[in-house]
Amino acid sequence: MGDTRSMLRGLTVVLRRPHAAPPAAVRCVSSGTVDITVPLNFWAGKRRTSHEKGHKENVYEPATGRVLCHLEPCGAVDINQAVNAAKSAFGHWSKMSGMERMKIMIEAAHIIESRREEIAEMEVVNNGKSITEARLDVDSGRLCIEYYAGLASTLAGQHVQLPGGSFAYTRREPLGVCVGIGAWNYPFQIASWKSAPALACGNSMVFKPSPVTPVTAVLLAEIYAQAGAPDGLFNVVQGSQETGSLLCHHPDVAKVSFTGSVPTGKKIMEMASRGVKPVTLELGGKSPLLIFQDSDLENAVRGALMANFLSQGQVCSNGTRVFVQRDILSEFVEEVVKRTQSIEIGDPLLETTRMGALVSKPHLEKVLSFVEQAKKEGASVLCGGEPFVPSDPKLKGGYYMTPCVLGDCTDEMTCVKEEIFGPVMSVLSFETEEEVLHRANNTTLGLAAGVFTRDVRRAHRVVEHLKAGSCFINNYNITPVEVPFGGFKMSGIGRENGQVTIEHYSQLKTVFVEMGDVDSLF
Ligand SMILES: NC(=O)c1ccc[n+]([C@@H]2O[C@H](COP(=O)([O-])OP(=O)(O)OC[C@H]3O[C@@H](n4cnc5c(N)ncnc54)[C@H](O)[C@@H]3O)[C@@H](O)[C@H]2O)c1
Repeated sequence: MGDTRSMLRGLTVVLRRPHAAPPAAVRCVSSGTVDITVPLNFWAGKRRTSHEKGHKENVYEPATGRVLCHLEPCGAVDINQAVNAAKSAFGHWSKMSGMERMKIMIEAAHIIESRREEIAEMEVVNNGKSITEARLDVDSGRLCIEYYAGLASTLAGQHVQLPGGSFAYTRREPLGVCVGIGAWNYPFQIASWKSAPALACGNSMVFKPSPVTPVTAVLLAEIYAQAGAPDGLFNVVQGSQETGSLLCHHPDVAKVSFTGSVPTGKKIMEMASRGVKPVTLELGGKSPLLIFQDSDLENAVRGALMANFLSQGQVCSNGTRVFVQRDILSEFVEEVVKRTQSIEIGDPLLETTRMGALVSKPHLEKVLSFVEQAKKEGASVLCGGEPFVPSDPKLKGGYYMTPCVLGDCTDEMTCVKEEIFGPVMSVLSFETEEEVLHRANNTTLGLAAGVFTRDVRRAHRVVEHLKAGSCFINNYNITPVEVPFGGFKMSGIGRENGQVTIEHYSQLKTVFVEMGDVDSLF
């Protein structure tokens, strides 16, 4: 973000003021000791309990397996209240200038910076990822808000000169109340990536986090409110598919932005289509990583680890099909296995931990069953793929596994065809560029892809042919907020981040201005 970010940071110094401590939602922050008792819904400027009494869902702490809090799913009354609050905030927010919106968003970014550790800790407690990664997620959310704050005042139309002095101009206008629905792997970051462009364009938002990770989106809601956003600008409603579908069907909702699996994405599109509402869909992947024999091996190995093991492998863009050119296969595999085995697994709140717990028990079981299936289909487990029990007694009920590298994989195996969404890398060998391109593209998904080579011509030739929304040359899983992110094929529709996302959260109005007389045909 370079100069722009320094410029924004300079401005925030002027805006900085001391911030009150957040409400006491937790007793203390170490694994196994956090209890969350405050309501996790937030609309019209306040935390709220659901009107739906009686039904509560357990939310677990992945590091220990204990219950962290109870979720009250929102029903129709709650959704109506949240959408009404968002509608009323929209009336005010959409009339503000981009500069005015920018100031509030920058203030929110500042508060995030000052509460970075607290937000990151809550993310760890609720999601199970390491504190090191959680801090980077919070930073990414903040940077996204800063980036779109910077763009808020640049939204503009076009002037078109027409015959006889007449002219037309276009106005870029917000859509209205936008709905965001998030997945559980990057809870705070997803809420930030969706709200930042939406708010910058003058929309308001009702956001539904995953019921598995309800804790941190509401912190973002508090932060926007504390930064000076009008009540109802960014609201959080908790719940599962019933709550999500109430949001998608609501007649006052103008757009749905969804991050999650392909099957749910299809349902969202179907529901939105009934109201002819635009959708952004950020869906699953089964991305290829191509490692040619002329690669810098050290960087290729590092890239493969980054492509597979961030967030316990629960990353949509992961390059889980690692195609290695045959001549360097054994050398590459030896090094990857050695480093995978040395990944520190354990308490995600410890600084030394590099891999925490998977998000839930059923998910851990699903990932382990993929490893079993791979064995049955003829893959060899080169390392990992087993449940892991840390020595610390308080972590014994946590959802840990050893990161896994599968060798002798073939294109027909389930582990190579399906998204596992866990720390499981499948290694495949190839001979020629043409062959590997065909195999890499032979999937219905197309979120990301990567290539490691020292040959600059090959690198660009290969990415030109890869059918994926985000391609990496000599790196992997880098997501600067300044560049668009999104999928080809069944991996999604639309983009998040970058300038283009402004188009997904706004609409063009054309205004024709007659400077002469009406030339009527009648
Ligand atoms: N492309 C991306 O940017 C991206 C990022 C993160 C995760 N993902 C994908 O997300 C998936 C994992 O996340 P998940 O298990 O939370 O996905 P999911 O599809 O099960 O759930 C995602 C969200 O949709 C909600 N939902 C479920 N059914 C719904 C319905 N019928 N109507 C409305 N809302 C509904 C859930 O409550 C949750 O909030 C993986 O496939 C992963 O690749 C994609």
